[in-house]
Amino acid sequence: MRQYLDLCQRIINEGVWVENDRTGKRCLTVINADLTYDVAAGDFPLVTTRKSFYKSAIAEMLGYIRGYDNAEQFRKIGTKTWDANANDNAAWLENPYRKGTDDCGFIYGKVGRNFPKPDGGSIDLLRKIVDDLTRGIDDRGEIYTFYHPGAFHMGCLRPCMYSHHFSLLDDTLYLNSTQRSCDVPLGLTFNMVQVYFLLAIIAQITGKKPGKAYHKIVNAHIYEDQIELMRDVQLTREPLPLPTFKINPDIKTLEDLETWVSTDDFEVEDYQYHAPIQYPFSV
Ligand SMILES: Nc1nc(=O)c2c([nH]1)NC[C@@H]1CN(c3ccc(C(=O)N[C@@H](CCC(=O)O)C(=O)O)cc3)CN21
Ligand SMILES: O=c1ccn([C@H]2C[C@H](O)[C@@H](COP(=O)(O)O)O2)c(=O)[nH]1
Repeated sequence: MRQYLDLCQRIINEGVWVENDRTGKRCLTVINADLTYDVAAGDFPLVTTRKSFYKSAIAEMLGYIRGYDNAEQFRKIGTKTWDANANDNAAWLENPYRKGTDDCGFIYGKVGRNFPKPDGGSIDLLRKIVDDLTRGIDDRGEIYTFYHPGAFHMGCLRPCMYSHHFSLLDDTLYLNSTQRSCDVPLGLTFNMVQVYFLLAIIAQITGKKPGKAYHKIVNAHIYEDQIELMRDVQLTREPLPLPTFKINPDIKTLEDLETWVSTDDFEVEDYQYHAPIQYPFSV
């Protein structure tokens, strides 16, 4: 929690104003932040200085694991986070690849689970990683990536947290996640939970012990219409003790995650938080 607040304060103190054409808003921006989550110790990185809707974050990641490409699929498992990008983004609405209401196109897990091969066909990157790790194999390239520049024109948004690289040391699993662009007040509160969750759940289904997750952020920003709430409200609050995160032990395989698992299989206990803050969202 401290590392999150330190990053917010650093943006307020040292950030540089950058124009953003896509949203038409300016962002106070810093380059590079490295966050670490000790999953072995159970340090669940949930924001306490405002209420976090963490179930949405977990639903989003579950959707990326399942290869979803439609906002309705995301809504059905508990998150509305893709509604605006699928249906309110002018450039995407005019895009000939858009298949109708709620379509997000070729994004995130849809890419990662069907990564096109230049010589034809596609690779299911996650299946390969889970199979390798289960057998104790780390080929130094266990990378679940959503980044395919040749397909950006076929989706509503380029992936922000675009790469998850797993590593094994003996029986301990590590994760390095990389994010190119980060909406610190809104997106990051979800992304921190997602990185922790991804390491914890992949460790569980591959029979490994979770170690640490390292989260690299390149462009970390606060939109101009979020600054006041961050500086004058959220950053004046004292962080509260962290909650604990529990995963249903019956989740044992990738197929479980693809079929019956829901956000009810994940519980946060003893979550203490300050009052909600509604930050403006930029499409
Ligand atoms: N500008 C922007 N920021 C983002 O963080 C973001 C995007 N766009 N586009 C793609 C996804 C969608 N994400 C989102 C979208 C909405 C919320 C949001 O409104 N969160 C509120 C309420 C969440 C709820 O009620 O479920 C929050 O207070 O956290 C968060 C992340 C993260 N990503
Ligand atoms: O998981 C996510 C997804 C998106 N974001 C934020 C980061 C940016 O503010 C926008 C994406 O805009 P680009 O112009 O494509 O960079 O969404 C996030 O923080 N986390």
